[in-house]
Amino acid sequence: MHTIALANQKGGVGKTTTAASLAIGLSRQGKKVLLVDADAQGNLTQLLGWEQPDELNPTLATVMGKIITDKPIEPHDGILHHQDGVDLMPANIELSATEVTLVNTMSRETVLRQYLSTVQKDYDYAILDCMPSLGMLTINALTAANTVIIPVQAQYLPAKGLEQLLKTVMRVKRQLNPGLEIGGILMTMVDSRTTLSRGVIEQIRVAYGGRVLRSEIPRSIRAAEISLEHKNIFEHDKDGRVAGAYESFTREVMNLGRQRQKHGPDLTR
Ligand SMILES: Nc1ncnc2c1ncn2[C@@H]1O[C@H](COP(=O)(O)OP(=O)(O)OP(=O)(O)O)[C@@H](O)[C@H]1O
Ligand SMILES: [Mg+2]
Repeated sequence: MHTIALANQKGGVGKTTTAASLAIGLSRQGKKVLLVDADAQGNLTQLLGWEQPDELNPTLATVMGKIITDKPIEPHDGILHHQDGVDLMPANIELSATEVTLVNTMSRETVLRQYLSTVQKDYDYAILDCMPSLGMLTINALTAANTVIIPVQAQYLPAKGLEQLLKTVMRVKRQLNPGLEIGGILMTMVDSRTTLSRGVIEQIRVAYGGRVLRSEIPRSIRAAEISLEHKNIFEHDKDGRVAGAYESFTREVMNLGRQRQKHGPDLTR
């Protein structure tokens, strides 16, 4: 199983939209995909149509809680099946309590990794949608991941935030997860008509060169609508620019996976 975390502590950069679209994109290529909502806001869970997750349905907080307290988890406990062919481990506000509990937990950085090891034989990919912070849950996601992809909004220069995130990624790689690789920076909400957008992309390409992915996600109301209307971008924007961009991004991600299998994790990056 190739585990990919979408992380950026800056809010509203397109992490959740990208997580859902990548997962559906991979599923359309015949891959088995588990989406993990690792954000107590539960935006990914809502985007996929579970506005009010059934209170009795276990969530990520439930299964992480069981691992923390050394209780057994049933295989597939809480996993929801979505009509677009992806599976989802949902989240709700309870996950913020889990984050607090983690601080005093033994092996606190590896709880999510332990959870994913119980389902890894059933999936080709796990896609982790991180919250906008560099707290314990994001550290858990980075510790569980093989690859981190960093969505960056093309309207703002991320300046210090991106440096801080890259430092955290390298620290996790050194101390907890040597196999972690930076899959790349994904430019989102690109408005190619504005010089602002192009300027930001150019500066990021100068600063981070080969780390910036070739695919760029255009800014479009179509993308914004999928979270409100629980739509799948490939159907909502059929033959459109956003669907095309997410399709090309999906292919780029599958190539990252192939390189990983061929050469093993690149420990120098
Ligand atoms: N390509 C796009 N064009 C226009 N709007 C977009 C695009 N991608 C996402 N959006 C919208 O921007 C907002 C933020 O996107 P999203 O929720 O995916 O970001 P996020 O990084 O997950 O946010 P948070 O940090 O709060 O978790 C949402 O309202 C979403 O619908
Ligand atoms: Mg989000």
